[in-house]
Amino acid sequence: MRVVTVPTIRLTSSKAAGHTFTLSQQEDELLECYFCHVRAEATKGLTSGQGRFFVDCGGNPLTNIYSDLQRLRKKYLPQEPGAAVDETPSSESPSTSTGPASLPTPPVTGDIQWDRFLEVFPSSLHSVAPSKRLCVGAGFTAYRPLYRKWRNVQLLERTSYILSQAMGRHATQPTEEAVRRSLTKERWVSNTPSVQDVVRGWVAPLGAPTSSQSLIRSISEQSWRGLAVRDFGGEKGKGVVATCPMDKGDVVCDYYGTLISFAEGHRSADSIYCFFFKEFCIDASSRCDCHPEVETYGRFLNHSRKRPNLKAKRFDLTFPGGPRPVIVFLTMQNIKVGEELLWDYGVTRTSFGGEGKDLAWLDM
Ligand SMILES: C[S@@+](CC[C@H](N)C(=O)[O-])C[C@H]1O[C@@H](n2cnc3c(N)ncnc32)[C@H](O)[C@@H]1O
Repeated sequence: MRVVTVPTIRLTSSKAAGHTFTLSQQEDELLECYFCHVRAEATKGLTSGQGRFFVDCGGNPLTNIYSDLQRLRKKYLPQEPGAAVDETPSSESPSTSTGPASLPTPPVTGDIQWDRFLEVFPSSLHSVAPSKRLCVGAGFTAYRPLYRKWRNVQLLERTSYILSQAMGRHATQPTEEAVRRSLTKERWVSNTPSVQDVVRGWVAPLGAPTSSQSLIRSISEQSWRGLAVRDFGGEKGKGVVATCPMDKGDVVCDYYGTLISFAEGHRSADSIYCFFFKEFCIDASSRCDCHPEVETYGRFLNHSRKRPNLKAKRFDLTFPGGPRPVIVFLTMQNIKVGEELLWDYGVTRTSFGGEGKDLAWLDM
């Protein structure tokens, strides 16, 4: 990318379409280096200009330019000591600065903020939660939700770790005594899971480790097969049907979405796509950033109390980004091609609340 003479970039695709910004010489050189060396293979056949801005290792344009720009900047540009991270979303107007930090401050979405927070305060088994002073000092003025999420992530990691230490042979449920012993060894002074939470967090293992790996891959890539979304019309709307025969016990798909706390889920305006379980909720209200072009199936599965053919099961899996619980749908019987896949939402007229009282389909 040669932008030395007119070092201005206007984004024409992606979420940031319409934004323009000016590059300093240093940034220009950085991008030149990125395309000629870091992504040299992927950009070989491309012409300069449109389509050459941030591509993945396969040469495909990335959709979250701001987030990648941030990462690239952080990785390769020297940081000014003590420079605070600006949390203010940028406006539509072009940046006119040509100084060493002239790349625009991106519109900071929750995910980007969270990524940044984790970069500054990595969460691990033994790391100590950042103090208010450290959070604010690093530029996270609205640090509370990030801090809470950080603690939740660590708590999950600690819970999984203690489970792995305390589980019986053949991955059987650990006793309270075994959990207590494992917890005592760690000497964590805060954000420690309770003995009961660890015991309750145990879930039956999903076969051999290779099947856990393939499950993680299918979830990450959303590469479920044998499913199609069908519009049934009327009140029911869309649903999912099988496009190949399935055997009892097969894994169908997961309930893909954003993992949020139970309380956050209840505050969500569009909660028909929220899956609540214990202290968590998976929010599938909108298409996710990581698979914007994919219709994820879990959110379209309809309810049946009388003839469900799927059951939802929780698994705790360790993804490359860390451990997290997932909800996976398994078949309860053999399924024929064209059959609608249904699970029992587990709600009643009274528990569904309000309008739920008049919903005939809840009893079907
Ligand atoms: C998770 S969504 C399922 C997908 C939804 N049908 C759609 O088109 O987006 C849950 C909503 O689907 C509808 N629904 C689910 N099961 C149903 C059923 N058996 N009969 C009628 N409507 C149903 C209800 O409106 C419910 O709030």
